[in-house]
Amino acid sequence: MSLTVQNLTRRFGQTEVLRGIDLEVKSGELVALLGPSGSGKTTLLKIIAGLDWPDAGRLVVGGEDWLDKKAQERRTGFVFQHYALFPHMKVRDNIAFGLTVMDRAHRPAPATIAKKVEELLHFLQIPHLADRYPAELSGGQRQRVALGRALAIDPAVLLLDEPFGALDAQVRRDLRRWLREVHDKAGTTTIFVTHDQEEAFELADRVVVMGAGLIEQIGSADQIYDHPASPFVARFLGLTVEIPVTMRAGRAEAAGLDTSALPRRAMADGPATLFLRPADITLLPSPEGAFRVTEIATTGALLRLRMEGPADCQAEAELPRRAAPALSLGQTVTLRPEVGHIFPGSPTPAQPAPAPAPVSLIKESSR
Ligand SMILES: Nc1ncnc2c1ncn2[C@@H]1O[C@H](COP(=O)(O)OP(=O)(O)OP(=O)(O)O)[C@@H](O)[C@H]1O
Repeated sequence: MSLTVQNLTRRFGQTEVLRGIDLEVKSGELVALLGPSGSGKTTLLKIIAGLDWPDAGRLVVGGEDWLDKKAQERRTGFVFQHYALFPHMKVRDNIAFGLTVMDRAHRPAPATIAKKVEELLHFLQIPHLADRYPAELSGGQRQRVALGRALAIDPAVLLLDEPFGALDAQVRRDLRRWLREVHDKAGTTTIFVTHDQEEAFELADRVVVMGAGLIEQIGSADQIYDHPASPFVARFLGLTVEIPVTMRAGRAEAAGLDTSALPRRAMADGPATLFLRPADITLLPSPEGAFRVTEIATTGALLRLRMEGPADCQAEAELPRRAAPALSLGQTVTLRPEVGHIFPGSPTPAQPAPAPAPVSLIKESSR
């Protein structure tokens, strides 16, 4: 079913946690809410489920006003990061639970429930787990069962709150692919909360980037990656190098920067900030270079360098180690961004880029 959220606000005491959310989710779509901790993702999900209430705004699902309905009347399937399956119930009974507690008028006959559970076990590729107890399952298997339990009631909307957050990287990747397959076959309208960019991009039809109670951008993974709509989105997507530039005739100019690889922008002349990913910078060693290498670290495959430029500007670059030019500490370089994003205005007050996590690290001061 389609879902429409209009100008939704929610405040806890003095804190406005949702500050006017507008969102349209099409029937059968899988949308990821992506954002840092505290941006309001879970609050929005809880309001859709009927576990929390907004101060203002509208929530319409399948043409019905859901703010008029109690949680039990909404038919949402909810899976949390730590989903508490009933420990004393076998997997098949856990999956059947939502159906067995329906009121008499809607509850299917026991044989119909058993058939539905059997179908779901096969659909979710877990028939071999049917007679196990939750304690006999791995974390990934538990989340598959949790999804089965959420799907059993044929939800109008499926809500997943970091369902794979507690699992290790490989299991997460496997479950991600599995969930996409399940979603494509089941066709349930799904909202998936995560703070993991890769997970959101790989899974979702559209990604909704949230920051501090507002939607910063909505789009496909490629649209958001290639065209971040704001400095917030740029930073969140790893464009962590921020260099103050001056725009002149559509070109970004700054000491120590060779911007010849960047296309001209339709932007007014004046101060702006160039946002770069460390991997999108080519380093050109040069005695006239305005950036000085202050730190070199290696992860084996990659070389990570930190540099200091004019006016305390910090930059970080990441190059494949085998293809990197010979570089040493104290050396001066010119930075050539291959891809970058420019927003008007000066950078926010200097925030040091997080230190690289090296296998071996050479610091200027330790020489
Ligand atoms: N019941 C509550 N009472 C007071 N403040 C709350 C309550 N629930 C959430 N908040 C606050 O609202 C803000 C948004 O919380 P929310 O859980 O929606 O964020 P989130 O984006 O899901 O974060 P995370 O990724 O850490 O789960 C946070 O600052 C949180 O402390």
